[in-house]
Amino acid sequence: MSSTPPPADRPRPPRTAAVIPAAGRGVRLGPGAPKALRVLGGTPMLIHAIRAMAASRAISLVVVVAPPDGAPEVKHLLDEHALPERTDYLVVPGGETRQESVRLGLEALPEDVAVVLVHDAARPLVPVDTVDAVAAAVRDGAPAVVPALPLADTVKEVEPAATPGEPEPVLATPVRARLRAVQTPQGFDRDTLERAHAEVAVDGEGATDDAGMVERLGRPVVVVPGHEEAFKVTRPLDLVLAEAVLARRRANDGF
Ligand SMILES: Nc1ccn([C@@H]2O[C@H](COP(=O)(O)OP(=O)(O)OP(=O)(O)O)[C@@H](O)[C@H]2O)c(=O)n1
Ligand SMILES: C[C@](O)(CO)[C@H](O)COP(=O)(O)O
Repeated sequence: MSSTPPPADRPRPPRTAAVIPAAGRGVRLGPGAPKALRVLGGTPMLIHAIRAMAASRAISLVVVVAPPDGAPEVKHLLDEHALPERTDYLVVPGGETRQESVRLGLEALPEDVAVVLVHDAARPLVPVDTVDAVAAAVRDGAPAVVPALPLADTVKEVEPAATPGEPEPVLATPVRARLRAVQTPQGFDRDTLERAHAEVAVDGEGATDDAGMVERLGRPVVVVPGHEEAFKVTRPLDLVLAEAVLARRRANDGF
């Protein structure tokens, strides 16, 4: 007669982890602290991003990729702020490009992680439903999943000017209905993402997103609906919008 093994001996199901690259300087936001450490509604942007990921029941580990010389400061920041206790947190130093920072975050993952969501610290207000939808699509079998929205503007492909401000010749106008503006978290089967980072070399500033590296491997990438509030804080006006969204949420929570 077989008996159910005690909980300690039962194999644990594979985990889903979030890697949050937060090592950027935030040059486009203007002078100040590294972008992830700048404050939004009184709380560092990075803490908002961590809470957004940890709010998902799917995520049991969050790996934060700190500025290269800022890991102790970021660890301290995490200790100072209330975060869900059922989630584990790790902090590792990042690299010179986003691609390198994500790779360093992947290297810190324990063996039992099978699904990875990569989420920009610069997208602090992503709703939990978007995080859940991405994680679910990967668990349902898609090797790579990106949330995205249709574009409001028409997009032109140009010959970039050698000198900023010079007129740029237009080369083409892609059909807008086929274009999507891609957000994060981007979700991956771990093996696929690790292979992409190991095999796809992108020179210069690196790959602008992780799914693009998976595409270069020839693996399928699918899009799920993104969310307007998952926008990336890049320029000063984005901070104004982020403060307004946060104020609206807090007002709604008050009722
Ligand atoms: N070397 C880098 C560069 C970027 N990032 C992270 O990647 C995300 C998206 O990058 P972006 O919005 O471009 O941030 P910055 O690189 O900080 O912005 P900028 O290009 O204006 O300096 C951010 O959470 C950023 O912290 C990172 O972890 N390591
Ligand atoms: C990953 C990303 O957020 C998807 O839109 C984006 O490509 C990051 O670009 P950045 O220039 O590093 O902010």
